[in-house]
Amino acid sequence: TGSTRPQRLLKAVQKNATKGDPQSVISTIDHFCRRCEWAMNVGDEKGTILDSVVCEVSPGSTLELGTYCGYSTVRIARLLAPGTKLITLEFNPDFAKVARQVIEFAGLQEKVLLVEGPSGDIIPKIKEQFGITTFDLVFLDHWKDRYLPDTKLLEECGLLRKGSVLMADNVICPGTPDYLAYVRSSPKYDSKYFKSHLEYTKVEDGLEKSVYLG
Ligand SMILES: O=C(NC/C=C/[C@H]1O[C@@H](n2ccc(=O)cc2)[C@H](O)[C@@H]1O)c1cc([N+](=O)[O-])cc(O)c1O
Ligand SMILES: [Mg+2]
Repeated sequence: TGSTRPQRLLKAVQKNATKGDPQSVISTIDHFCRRCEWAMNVGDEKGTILDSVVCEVSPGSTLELGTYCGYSTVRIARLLAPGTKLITLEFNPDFAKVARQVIEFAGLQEKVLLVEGPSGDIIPKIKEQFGITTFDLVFLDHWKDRYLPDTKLLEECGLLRKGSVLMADNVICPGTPDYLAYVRSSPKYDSKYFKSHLEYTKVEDGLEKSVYLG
């Protein structure tokens, strides 16, 4: 049987990127997605916005919902201070298998904990299983109908603190209307839209940055 797109993306990284060099992994994936096969990575344009927020927050603890091939995992982890951790949740074992190899190729495996399974099941166990009190930064990029329920779950599980930052991908395309309405209307959040484009296209999309006010 043939290969999958994530497997072809991984091959491109192994062939063209430099081991231990996160920037070369990022550039290789962006080139592959522009020139060979589009893939649903946050991409270089929205990625630059994400980078600036990661640097601003300088998080001690980060949660990513939706690893896919590990592109944004590498983008975020390369900016994390020594001794800080990124927990990333992936549902699909085939994607997780590729992501682990991409993350390792970038040399970032020490900073990243990839947990396989559905976010709704894992989030309630995070405190006890991984010794996390609260997350300073959450990047939402998984199934768009899970953004809102998982945000409410993070609140209920006490995993957010005053000042925790949520960064949500795809709030315009494919769109997360219920999530957007919630963070923009709830007194518990201070929300701001960063206009951009859907990865590797001219279609409008953007990131929503929402600060939890407690
Ligand atoms: O659909 C999109 N993303 C869904 C991502 C889902 C990822 O999250 C994982 N997950 C992890 C944990 C879970 O609990 C559930 C899923 C899934 O196994 C998958 O790896 C999308 C689509 C477009 N697009 O242009 O169509 C553009 C984008 O940037 C997108 O992010
Ligand atoms: Mg996305």
